[in-house]
Amino acid sequence: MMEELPIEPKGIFWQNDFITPEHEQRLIATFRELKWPERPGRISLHYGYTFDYKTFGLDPDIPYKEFPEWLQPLIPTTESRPPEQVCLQYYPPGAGIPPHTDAHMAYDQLYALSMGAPTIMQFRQGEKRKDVDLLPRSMMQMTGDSRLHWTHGIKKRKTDTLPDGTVRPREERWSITYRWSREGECECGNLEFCDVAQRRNGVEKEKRSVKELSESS
Ligand SMILES: O=C(O)CCC(=O)C(=O)O
Ligand SMILES: [Fe+2]
Repeated sequence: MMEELPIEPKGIFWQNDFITPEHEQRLIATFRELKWPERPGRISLHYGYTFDYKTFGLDPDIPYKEFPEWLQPLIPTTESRPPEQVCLQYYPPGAGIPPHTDAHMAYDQLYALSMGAPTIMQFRQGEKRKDVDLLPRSMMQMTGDSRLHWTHGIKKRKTDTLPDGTVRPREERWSITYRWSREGECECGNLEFCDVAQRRNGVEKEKRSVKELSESS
């Protein structure tokens, strides 16, 4: 069962042991056999619709890819339909992902399953920081504040220092991120993080400057 973590940011739901260690080992063996892009750092493979790194939404030009057999039992069943977009990601030791908020315009629900080595994910808002240890086999859902009003990222570094001072080397990690398309527009209005709010604000600014121009001429 997914349970909310009692921390700030609010809205992180969590389930330990979403899969068994044996299942995890079989999956990792399967992942190693896949054909991956050949480049250093974090690499990903896409299922369902393809993530578009230009728009941060779904790529309209790439046809839908059926979920492979290994993926089917890993799809969260807590939403009313399967996700439109799934990314399998591989993080070599030390790799990270820059702090970001997943696009509000394109996506609604967001889940991530961790496999392999644990890593620290850092949530940030202004001066606030919160580290969350992404344990292997755990499923995380980001909703509310954690999804919309904080960024999350994984630092590019060779070790993580745990709250008790233990220095833990980074090892290979895999994650599966699941994204559900948003129906309707995000109404959160956060100009710092929301691409819908930014677009609307841009449109407003444009209208204003056209008006100012026409009035000043
Ligand atoms: O690897 C993860 O667990 C999360 C990655 C992430 O934040 C993303 O793909 O948007
Ligand atoms: Fe993300």
